[in-house]
Amino acid sequence: MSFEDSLEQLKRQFLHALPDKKKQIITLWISLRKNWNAHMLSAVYREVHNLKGSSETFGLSDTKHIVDKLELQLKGLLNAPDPELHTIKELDTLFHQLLQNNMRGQPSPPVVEAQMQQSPYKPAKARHDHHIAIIEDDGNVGAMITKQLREFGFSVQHFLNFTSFLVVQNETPFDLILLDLILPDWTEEALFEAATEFEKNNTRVFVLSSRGDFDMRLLAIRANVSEYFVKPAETTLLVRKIHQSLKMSEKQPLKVLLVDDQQSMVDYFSSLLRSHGLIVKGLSSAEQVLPALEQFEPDLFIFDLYMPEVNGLELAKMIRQLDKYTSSPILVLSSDDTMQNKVSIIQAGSDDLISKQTAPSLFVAQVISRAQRGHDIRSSASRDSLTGLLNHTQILVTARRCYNVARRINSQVCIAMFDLDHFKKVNDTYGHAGGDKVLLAFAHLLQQSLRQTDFTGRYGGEEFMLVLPDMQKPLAIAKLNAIRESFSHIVFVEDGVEFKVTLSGGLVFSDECEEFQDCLLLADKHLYEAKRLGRNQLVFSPSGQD
Ligand SMILES: Nc1nc2c(ncn2[C@@H]2O[C@H](COP(=O)(O)OP(=O)(O)OP(=O)(O)O)[C@@H](O)[C@H]2O)c(=O)[nH]1
Repeated sequence: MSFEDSLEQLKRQFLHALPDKKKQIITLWISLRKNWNAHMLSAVYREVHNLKGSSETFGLSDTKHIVDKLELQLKGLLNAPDPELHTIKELDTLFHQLLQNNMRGQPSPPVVEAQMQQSPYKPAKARHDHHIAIIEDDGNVGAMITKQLREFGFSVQHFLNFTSFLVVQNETPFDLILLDLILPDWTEEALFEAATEFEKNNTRVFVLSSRGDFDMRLLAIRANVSEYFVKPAETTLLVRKIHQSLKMSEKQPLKVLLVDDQQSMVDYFSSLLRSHGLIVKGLSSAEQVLPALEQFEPDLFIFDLYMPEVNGLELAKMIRQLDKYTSSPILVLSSDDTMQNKVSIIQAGSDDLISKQTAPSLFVAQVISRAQRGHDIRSSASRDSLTGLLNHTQILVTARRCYNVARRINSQVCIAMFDLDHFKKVNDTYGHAGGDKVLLAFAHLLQQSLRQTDFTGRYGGEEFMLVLPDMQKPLAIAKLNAIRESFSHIVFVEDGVEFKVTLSGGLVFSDECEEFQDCLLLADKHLYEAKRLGRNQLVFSPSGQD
């Protein structure tokens, strides 16, 4: 169902329930008139306030007009012990108008804007689905780069001229092009023009040039190319840039937890955000928030300001007290977005107040930018700064969680400990920076080679932990062995000197150990054995070959 359809459906449901809702509020008002008390007054006020929010959201301008006045009058009474008679009469008139307005009040058309159709989050491609073209007329150079990039798990095709590349590109566009600027069949100017078009159409262009002068670089900047390399391009740097560039277009879907005591509002805002690719957990009771956090880790919280059992600010403070969410962005949703209210909400520790009347596109833009920030903060706290892989704590937590799930549902998870061989010698010979480059290259190789459902972490200096859930033993062994093999073929260059590095690994499968801790010990034991047997190999229990 499209977003407009589901919005229409929500609106129809709301309009269907509206007459009863109004009668319910008026019944409450009549009871209050008979027995004036603060508790009943605040209940009437809350119902009117909620109706105001919904009528704004669904564009019921007539209803909103009356409810605005009602809310203002009732608000003025909240702190007054006894209302004046003329105030009661004015309220009677307004409630009467509200009832009369039942059938007349036709909704104004929903605000659905063109850009609401477009989700900024394209579904992420599987890593090996990224296709890279190299257009390089020097056969040896092209073949060498192709070979190196394939070692990192990229799908690469080499073309000796631009025309043959275009034939393939027109059929199945590449995600990224490495473009030599001196080609036999096209001029530099024409190539830059083509590069501009590719970049416009979301195909990244990296220039490979023998010239690194200002004029040439300026032409490249004006053609909007993503990166510029002077030949010979260093493979590890090239890989890092490719990885960064391709990752930019496969952002993770952002997760939002939204709480509003009115189910119609939860449905409306959830539907709006979901239509833009966000994952939303909508709750109509504040008490459901803490249990929900056990399963759902949001990048952003959105709380309604006025709710019966707890207000949005109290809920925001509660969330901030949870260690994991201390820095998470929190937005408070309200119909009352006066400057004074905004200031007090920000002072109380929330990030901002967002009006229920905000145009959908602006609402979505605000939510996405804050959720993205929340996502970045949470992910940088859980990642190793050099490699970008999960840090020691996070990979351990993840491995334990996957182990527990596998045991519970009777599936299989493979946990592998990888350690680079003779790494001290690499550092001693090529310097710490040279060693860092190797670590980074290995991290890219892992990210490139594994599924998006696998996990990779930097366990210690040159030690890595891999977690492959739901994968049969022979397949896991073959996959990890292929990574070991590919890594051993990567040629590193430091000060003009070429060298290679190998790795050893210990593998364990969840059905081989009764406790998670036993798995770790066994993986370590296998790793030690791989080193003892001469390195550059993987060791696993004989049953691992089943
Ligand atoms: N460049 C770099 N080196 C690191 C980093 N963290 C740890 N190391 C180095 O990794 C090396 C690990 O050396 P050892 O534990 O002796 O092991 P090894 O030389 O790899 O020998 P084997 O594991 O037995 O094959 C040490 O020299 C550490 O300084 C890092 O972040 N960057």
